[in-house]
Amino acid sequence: MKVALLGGSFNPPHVGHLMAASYVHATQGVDAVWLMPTFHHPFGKQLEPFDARVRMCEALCRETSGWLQTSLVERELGGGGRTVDTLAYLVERHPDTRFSLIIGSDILRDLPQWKDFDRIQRMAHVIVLYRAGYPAPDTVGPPLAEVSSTQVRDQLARGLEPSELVPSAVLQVAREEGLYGLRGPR
Ligand SMILES: Nc1ncnc2c1ncn2[C@@H]1O[C@H](COP(=O)(O)OP(=O)(O)OP(=O)(O)O)[C@@H](O)[C@H]1O
Ligand SMILES: O=C(O)c1ccc[n+]([C@@H]2O[C@H](COP(=O)([O-])O)[C@@H](O)[C@H]2O)c1
Repeated sequence: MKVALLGGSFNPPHVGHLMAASYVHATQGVDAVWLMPTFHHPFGKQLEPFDARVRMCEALCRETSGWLQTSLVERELGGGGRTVDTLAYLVERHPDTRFSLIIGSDILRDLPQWKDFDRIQRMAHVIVLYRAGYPAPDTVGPPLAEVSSTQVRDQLARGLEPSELVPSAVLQVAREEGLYGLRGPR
């Protein structure tokens, strides 16, 4: 079994995440992609509650035929949210699975602050996707969608409905959970 991991804040998940996961599933020979929502962000980012982000990730996964799943591993581990620790745990727990790790090219500038990125590379094949606006050497594939959770949160803060950037089922969960100033079921 080959699994590609897509870790993130998913605050909220958006069509860029779906496109990134679909691209990897369609071209990189993996059987599944696991979204790994961050429990504690290593750099202390303020996030909506974990359970609500998980619900939104699960709604995103339902847009696929089942190959996209949400992993609760970072809550299970509870620690500092360092990817090397998550990966080491997964590798030990799933001896028959080969893991790769997806990152967008915007992350490349942060890698010097990551814990043990060299060790990550020894445990997993790292797939660096070309995130639109962040050209870099050795990325895989065409530029992917110019969309971010920040842009989605900004639209919501201005009272706009980001229905072109966020799958409607994800927005529905955000409404039910009362996230980002949204209110009530529709
Ligand atoms: N549009 C996109 N194209 C390619 N990769 C993406 C895209 N959006 C997010 N990613 C990648 O998905 C992972 C998780 O991203 P994250 O959940 O932090 O979303 P974000 O849009 O970058 O959020 P924020 O704006 O809050 O920083 C990262 O590796 C990121 O590079
Ligand atoms: O391992 C680290 O040191 C590390 C430092 C910062 C971020 N990460 C991971 O990178 C992924 C994307 O993070 P972000 O900030 O873009 O949401 C997410 O899974 C984080 O846990 C990992």
